[in-house]
Amino acid sequence: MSHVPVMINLKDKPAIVIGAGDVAFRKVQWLLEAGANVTVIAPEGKEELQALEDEGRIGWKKKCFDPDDIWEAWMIIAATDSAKINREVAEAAGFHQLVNIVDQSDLGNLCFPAKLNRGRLTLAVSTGGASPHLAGKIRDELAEQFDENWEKQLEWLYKKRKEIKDLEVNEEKRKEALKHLVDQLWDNVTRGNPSG
Ligand SMILES: C[C@@]1(CC(=O)O)c2cc3[nH]c(cc4nc(cc5[nH]c(cc(n2)[C@H]1CCC(=O)O)[C@@](C)(CC(=O)O)[C@@H]5CCC(=O)O)C(CC(=O)O)=C4CCC(=O)O)c(CCC(=O)O)c3CC(=O)O
Ligand SMILES: NC(=O)C1=CN([C@@H]2O[C@H](COP(=O)(O)OP(=O)(O)OC[C@H]3O[C@@H](n4cnc5c(N)ncnc54)[C@H](O)[C@@H]3O)[C@@H](O)[C@H]2O)C=CC1
Repeated sequence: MSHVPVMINLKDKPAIVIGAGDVAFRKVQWLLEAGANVTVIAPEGKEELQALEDEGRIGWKKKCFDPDDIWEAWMIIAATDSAKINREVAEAAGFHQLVNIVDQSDLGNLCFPAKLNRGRLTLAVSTGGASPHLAGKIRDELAEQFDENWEKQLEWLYKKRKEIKDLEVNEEKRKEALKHLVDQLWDNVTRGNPSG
């Protein structure tokens, strides 16, 4: 059985991370990039997380996990170094909450891929738990093929596609124009000739 890959909009949504070590910090960065409202629960942890709290970018409850900590969360990430505590987080979560357990992913319903952002383009690679390190390697390989230039290309495509969608032409013509647009972008990119 495989997972469903989706893009989740977390803007202003409460996300709770239990643990404040390296793994928690990496996940907090993802959540902040997504505009989530992040709270960390851990008695102690990384200086980088302390800096984020000092800047008012995250909340941090300096305490051990308690099931009452997560009732309001949209997304929960259990990232402590204790398999027992991480399991307790999974058990305390409601069936309607999104839960990632960093050391026992089967206990949760969410799994993070290795990702690459080029503006509107997101590439995400998952190996289904086989090897996160391999997922990162494949992502790095893709990063060479899909270089920084793609951000500009995607902006160009986004604008052009909008223009075409607003044109008053028949459906066939519109489809053809949209397809032509992508062919044009592909040509530009493979010839290293940026548009826009
Ligand atoms: C199941 C999953 C759950 C989840 O966290 O969502 C999970 C689980 C575990 N990871 C472990 C170890 C490591 N994870 C990383 C790094 C990443 N891990 C990520 C995702 C996932 N990790 C999900 C599956 C993704 C998939 O299936 O492909 C990435 C992609 C995304 C992110 O977390 O940001 C990020 C890529 C970094 C990048 O962007 O390059 C490194 C560092 C490295 O590889 O350099 C190591 C050490 C090396 C190694 O072990 O490979 C361990 C063993 C822990 C132990 O032994 O104590 C477990 C537990 C287990 O084995 O199940
Ligand atoms: N999914 C992934 O990407 C990866 C997962 N892992 C797993 O992640 C776990 C965490 O790794 P690190 O961040 O390196 O650990 P770490 O040791 O740096 O941090 C652990 C954190 O958990 C906190 N903690 C401990 N007990 C707690 C409790 N009862 N309540 C709240 N917080 C508590 C500690 O205060 C600390 O902040 C590892 O045990 C490992 O199994 C490791 C590498 C990658």
